[in-house]
Amino acid sequence: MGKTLYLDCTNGISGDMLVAALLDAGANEARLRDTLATLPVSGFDIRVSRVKKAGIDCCDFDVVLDAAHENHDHDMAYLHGEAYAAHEHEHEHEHEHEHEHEHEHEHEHEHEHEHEHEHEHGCGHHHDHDHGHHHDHDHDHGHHHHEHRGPADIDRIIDVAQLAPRARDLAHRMVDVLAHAEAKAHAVPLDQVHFHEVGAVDSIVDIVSIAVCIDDLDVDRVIVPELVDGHGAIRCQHGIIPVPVPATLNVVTEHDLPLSICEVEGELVTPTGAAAVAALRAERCLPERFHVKRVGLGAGKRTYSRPSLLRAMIIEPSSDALHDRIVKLECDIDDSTSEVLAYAADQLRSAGAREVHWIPVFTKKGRPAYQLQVIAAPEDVERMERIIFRETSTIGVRRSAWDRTVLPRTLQTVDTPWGPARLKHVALPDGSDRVAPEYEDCARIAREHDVPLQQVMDAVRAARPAKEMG
Ligand SMILES: O=C([S-])c1cc(C(=O)S)c[n+]([C@@H]2O[C@H](COP(=O)(O)O)[C@@H](O)[C@H]2O)c1
Ligand code: NI
Repeated sequence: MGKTLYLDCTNGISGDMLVAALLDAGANEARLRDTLATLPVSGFDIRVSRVKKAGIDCCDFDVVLDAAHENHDHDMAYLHGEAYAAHEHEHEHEHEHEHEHEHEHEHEHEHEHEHEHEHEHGCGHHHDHDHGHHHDHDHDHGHHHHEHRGPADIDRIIDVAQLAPRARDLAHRMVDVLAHAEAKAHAVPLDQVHFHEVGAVDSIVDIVSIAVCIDDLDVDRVIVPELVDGHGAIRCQHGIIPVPVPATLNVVTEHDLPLSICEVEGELVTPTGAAAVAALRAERCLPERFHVKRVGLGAGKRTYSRPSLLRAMIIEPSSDALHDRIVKLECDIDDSTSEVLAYAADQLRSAGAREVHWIPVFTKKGRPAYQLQVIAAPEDVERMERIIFRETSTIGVRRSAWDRTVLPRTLQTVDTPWGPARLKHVALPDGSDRVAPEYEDCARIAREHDVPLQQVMDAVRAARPAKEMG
């Protein structure tokens, strides 16, 4: 059985932070290096080392680029302006970069930029852009060479690399999530998306490394209760953009990821970090009690007031009675037809509602009406509400969260005269267990063999091995 990964993104998440945290949680570095060696991309090496973040020992994953591929992703003076960096890092090393950034872009392709020309930012960063015209993919930032790949280019790179099928799938999913987010941010069709930083070598290496490490750790379930981003603005190749940056915001919107904003002025959640969470199809709710089997700490490169570190935990939910949360959605409807009500219930059930009830009620105006009650997992609530608003005439939905105790259950397959069927075992708090034939299996057998349902259920119960009977 695969592992459950809990990502604590209280201090943000980026591609390199996630790779570092996964390596620290036990992903095999040698295997990662072997796979990266098959990427049809040049000009990079990786460095895995230990660093301290707020005095805490973390793993650092660094994609070391040659001079031609270097970018500014981790450069605080570039991201926030020299004044900011000088203020924040008086204790740190001298910055080697002069940050004149005469971005003399030799652009030819059609790409709309909204950069001010020759502007001096509040962050003290002189930025001499020459935009507003068509430019090509070869941005010449003085000594830097910026490749602007599209999603199809990155997909081709992923296809050439020697990846396990599960890793390849995940890498493609991340690119697809990012491509949709970029397409929306810049209002261009998917096949015309030009990634900037996200298309650069280090981001591709991050994406592939995340996929390889997830596969290596055999993670099949991911839990991310929330993404915490900062606020304000940062610089990227698009110019000065607000935080959460547009691509990140589009990922969390499209994939319904829970976001909160903290006091930090800066970007804690990058588009690649958010895309990984979306592509991993992370759930939101942690089991109330779990055992932590491994912890990995991944360092970020940027220096903010919150230490830039991501915690990855391999967890196992406790096997005794589980307490979790469930949400009840409720509304009264007095002006819809029975056809509409039945259709809404069908839609809610197919979308994963645990229960859907229509209860006859008398409303305050004395009208006979129906109360809709939907029981749903917390992560499904927004989806359920959208269906209720779309398919019924209600203009409001009440919501309450309930604590719930769930008894542990297991399924056992037993043989019957008509073939195998499952028997559900439920463990009671006093240590005894209770069994129940799985309805769906029994109903299928009853239909296929034209026998009474109750006869099939009796046979499934009787098929329980004698040594298990109390
Ligand atoms: O590369 C592109 S197109 C890009 C788009 C956006 C938008 O929000 S639109 C933002 N950024 C910034 O680049 C760096 C690197 O991102 P990674 O996800 O590769 O770490 C980051 O600061 C983004 O906000 C790039
Ligand atoms: Ni963009």
